[in-house]
Amino acid sequence: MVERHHVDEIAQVLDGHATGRDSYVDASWRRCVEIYGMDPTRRDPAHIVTDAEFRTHREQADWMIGAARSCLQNLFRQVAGQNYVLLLTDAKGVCVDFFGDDLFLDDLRGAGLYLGSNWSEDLAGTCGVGACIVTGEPVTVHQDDHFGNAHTDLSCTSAPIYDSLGQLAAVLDISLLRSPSPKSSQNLAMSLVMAAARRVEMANLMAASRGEWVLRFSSSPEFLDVDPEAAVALDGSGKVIGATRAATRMLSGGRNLIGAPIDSLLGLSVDDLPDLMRDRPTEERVVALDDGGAVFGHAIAPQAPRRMQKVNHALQKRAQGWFGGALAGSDPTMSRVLSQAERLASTSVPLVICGESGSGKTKLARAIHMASRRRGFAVLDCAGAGPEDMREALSAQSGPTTLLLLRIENLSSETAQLLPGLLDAHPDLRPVATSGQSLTPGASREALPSELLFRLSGSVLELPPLRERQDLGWLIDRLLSRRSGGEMRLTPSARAELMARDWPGNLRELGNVLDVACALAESSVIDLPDLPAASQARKQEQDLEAVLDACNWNMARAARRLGVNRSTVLRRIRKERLRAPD
Ligand SMILES: Nc1ncnc2c1ncn2[C@@H]1O[C@H](COP(=O)(O)OP(=O)(O)OP(=O)(O)O)[C@@H](O)[C@H]1O
Repeated sequence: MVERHHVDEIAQVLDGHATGRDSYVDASWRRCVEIYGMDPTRRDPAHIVTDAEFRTHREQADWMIGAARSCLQNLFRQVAGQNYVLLLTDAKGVCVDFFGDDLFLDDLRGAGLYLGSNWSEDLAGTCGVGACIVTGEPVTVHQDDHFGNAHTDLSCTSAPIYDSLGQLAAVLDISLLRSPSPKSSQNLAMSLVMAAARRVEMANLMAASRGEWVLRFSSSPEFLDVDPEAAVALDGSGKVIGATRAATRMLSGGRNLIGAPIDSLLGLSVDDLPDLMRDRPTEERVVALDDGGAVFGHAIAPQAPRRMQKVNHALQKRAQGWFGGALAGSDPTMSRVLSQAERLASTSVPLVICGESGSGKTKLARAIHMASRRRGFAVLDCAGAGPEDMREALSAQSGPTTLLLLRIENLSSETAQLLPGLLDAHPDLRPVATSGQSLTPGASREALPSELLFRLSGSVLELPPLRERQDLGWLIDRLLSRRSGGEMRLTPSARAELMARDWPGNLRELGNVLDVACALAESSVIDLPDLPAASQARKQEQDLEAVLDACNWNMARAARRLGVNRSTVLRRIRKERLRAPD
């Protein structure tokens, strides 16, 4: 009886009569007859893909299954005991993940509510998943909304899940084998499935955009940080490179947002993003929409290093403690050097730390001393240290002591000759020397007596220059936070500018630039005009004589201006054979 009535109703729709069904149901019925050539009186069994096909579908949807799983588990917990079953299908309609009550597994399998069933409309007729794929919208296909007679007991509510580029990626479906008669009984199921789809899209966007700015939105300040409604990912220039479906609706009425500059969509530019970060009260983070409305915004800064490379996590883990967390982010060369330093720290092996000026040699030497647990610490700047200074410095020490020799290439030949003998006479001293010259075999360097070199270089640690490090972003954040106690932050353009510079003066130059920027910035946000020009710093370094003249040949002042230390200035004066005017 019901079947006859169902077939008659479909015939009425085909004749163009309104039957009171939702328009997407009418449209789907028409497609079933006119395009797929289906017969509503047939009770076709569920369409199950072969094992091999299922494996392929599952492999391709692997990332989506991972992203959706915890959300599906939560949703299933919410509807537990109400006989709902949850299906995640791929964009072709094949069920690749499933949550249902074990008690009804046989019934669910029989009805096609199980892994591997294909719910595309051209095979299964009008159904939740199929109609959702065709319309791209959430739908409820309730009981005899279904086209085929085999499915008219089911109630299926489905919501689409889009990837961050706006392509349909999956469908989340919540179904009942048997349900109360009114379709409105599924309104709550519809809210739940739409909220879950939104959260899965959000999780996907966040996972895919760790290295980018993400701007999240909520219409209520209370939920902004905990359960935002929509999000976009932005590149450094402020162009949208990813968006959730809700963001597409909110910002452009559903038109694809990819490639659109954020200032064409909202009353803000990319440089305003730091103002929307979490440490500002939520109520103050208001973003004006194009239509005159407003929402609350939460900006999340990029988290990944600028160039992705496989990092040896075992090495990184070993270089924690005194070394890892304070000295480097994710840079493979630094991880290797710090791991060696950590293992050598507690030994008595004499060390030489090489690297360009300002690359952090002294800082590393101090970390090695701290980790060595030696009590005494003596520092000697080799530039200008005569034999007497050396003798005095060494004999003033007692007990296990680290002797930090800064810039051994600056030792006078007289002192260099004397040093091996002095060290032999003080076996408690562990020399740790820094050098601006590479000691790797074949590297050109100014002559140091080979006896001294053997005596000092039990092991050589080579620090990479800043321009070769992959943790520049981490260093910028660390140095800035140390200078401002976490108060100051950079606009994306200022950050991009710093990331693009060469840093001939290495960490010291970076530190100086941030000092200037902090001083010049008028608020807690550092923008492009607050940064000293890069070319100026480089030119100054090249034009040593001009800087010395400008500083009245005051070495300390010239060193500060050039972003190097005093001994580097002295060495370059010698090398370039410069002389102060009489
Ligand atoms: N990991 C780090 N985090 C923060 N600041 C750092 C770090 N490494 C080095 N610095 C800072 O960078 C500056 C230069 O470092 P350091 O003096 O260790 O360099 P250097 O290689 O010994 O220089 P030079 O050869 O010119 O003597 C210092 O102000 C130091 O505090």
